[in-house]
Amino acid sequence: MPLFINRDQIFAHQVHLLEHKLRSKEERILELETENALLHLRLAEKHDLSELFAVYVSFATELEEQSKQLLEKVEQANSSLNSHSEDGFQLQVRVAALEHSLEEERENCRAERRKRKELHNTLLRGNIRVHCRVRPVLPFDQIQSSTSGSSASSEEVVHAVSDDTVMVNCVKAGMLVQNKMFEFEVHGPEDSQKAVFKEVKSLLTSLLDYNVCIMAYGQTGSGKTHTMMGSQFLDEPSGTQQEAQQGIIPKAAAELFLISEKPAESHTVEVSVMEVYNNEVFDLLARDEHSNAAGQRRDVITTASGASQVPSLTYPVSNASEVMQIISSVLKLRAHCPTLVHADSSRSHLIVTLTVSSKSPNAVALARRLQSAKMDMRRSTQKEWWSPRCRRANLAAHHSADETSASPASSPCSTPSLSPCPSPRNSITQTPFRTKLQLVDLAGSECAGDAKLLVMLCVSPTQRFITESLQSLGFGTRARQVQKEPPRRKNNSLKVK
Ligand SMILES: Nc1ncnc2c1ncn2[C@@H]1O[C@H](COP(=O)(O)OP(=O)(O)OP(=O)(O)O)[C@@H](O)[C@H]1O
Repeated sequence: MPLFINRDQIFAHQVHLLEHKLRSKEERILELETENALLHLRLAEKHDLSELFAVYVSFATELEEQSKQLLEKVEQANSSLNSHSEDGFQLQVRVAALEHSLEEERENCRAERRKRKELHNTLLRGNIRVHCRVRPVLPFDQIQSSTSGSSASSEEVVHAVSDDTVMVNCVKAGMLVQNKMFEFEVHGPEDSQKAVFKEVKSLLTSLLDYNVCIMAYGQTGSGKTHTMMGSQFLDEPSGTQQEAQQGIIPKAAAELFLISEKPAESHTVEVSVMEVYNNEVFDLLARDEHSNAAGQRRDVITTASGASQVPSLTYPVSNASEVMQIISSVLKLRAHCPTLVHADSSRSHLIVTLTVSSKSPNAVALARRLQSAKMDMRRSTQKEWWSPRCRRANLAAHHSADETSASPASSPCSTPSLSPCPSPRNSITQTPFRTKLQLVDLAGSECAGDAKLLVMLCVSPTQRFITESLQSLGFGTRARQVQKEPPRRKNNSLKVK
């Protein structure tokens, strides 16, 4: 392109020169005319008109010749200028074609990425999917960095470079920047709640066949509550929230009632809300003797099959807004305490479980659970819990069919783990789990075996939290490598008693 402009300029310059020459010739003509007039005078003096005429004619011929030549040159310059414009037009057409094919390549690339993602989710990995959400730099990041006195700490170092790669700029004093790359399904700072849920939604279609667990993991202030509940949820006493603000739990609840067609006729849905605080489990739906909501401590019990369960209270619900009203009514019971990072930090792990039970007349006592957990990195000390727990949960999955078939077919409490008062008919051994409690004992079979698990890593983007962010990303990388047994569908036809 720059070459084209130069050539244009050259031709314009040539035209300018030729015009200049033309002007000088015109001046010359004027001079000659003056001279001619003088000659006329002389001729008049000498009476030699014929000689004067001959000179005049020769000058005129010469001038005519020169003018012709000049005109030819101007025409040549004009035509070459036009041919250049045609070249420019051709170039523009080529550029447009190249841009078009580039866009096509981009689209191909996006399609390949989508295929790669699907392959990752279905073939290459176990049934643990790991997503990572990098939150935007927020005003409180600036305030914190000004109080900590370091100008670098609010610098953005965690970047969502594509929809499957997170890059962390690791800078050590006096050393070159080292970029660390992590591969997950990535949601960047600009991604809306809707966009995040769109990627999670596909998991929920499995809900009627498998247990599904969605777990947010990250340090304080990294956006777990924002992602799971939505930021304005706690400010809304009725549990109502603008759709655009809703996090995964309200959206998943709505989706659940959509996918389980006519749920009131074919299924019952129950909700339970628990928190794990200081290694103890509290049932947030429990009520005191005056029927006031009061979180009650519950024991983790171990079934004969080795699964850990908590007999928490459940409430039947018939639509998503009921679910959210129940959750919002008990959230104020949660332990809250400001941290250096986050003024309204919830100090516990929160577990919301939706249990879908079949009411089929064929006595298929099918119960499926959608469990959503919010898990703080600092308070989940047993980081490598995946491997041993997965083995144990697989065992539990083998036995879960027996447990389910032992329950009454139409009972919504067909999963003993969630019934308020475990029935003596079921096979739970009432052994309180006395050893140090980990969140995974609660999540138990919901997280492993035949369950589908999605871990949503929540990451702060700034330099100040780079250590915690790297720890979370490392945790996600390990989780992603866990190979569990492929999910097995329940064989419903075998369970009639
Ligand atoms: N993706 C996001 N977009 C906009 N704001 C966000 C995002 N993620 C988090 N925030 C905001 O950052 C603040 C902290 O987020 P949040 O409460 O979700 O953190 P948390 O991980 O749940 O913290 P804690 O574990 O201490 O409770 C909130 O004010 C929230 O609104």
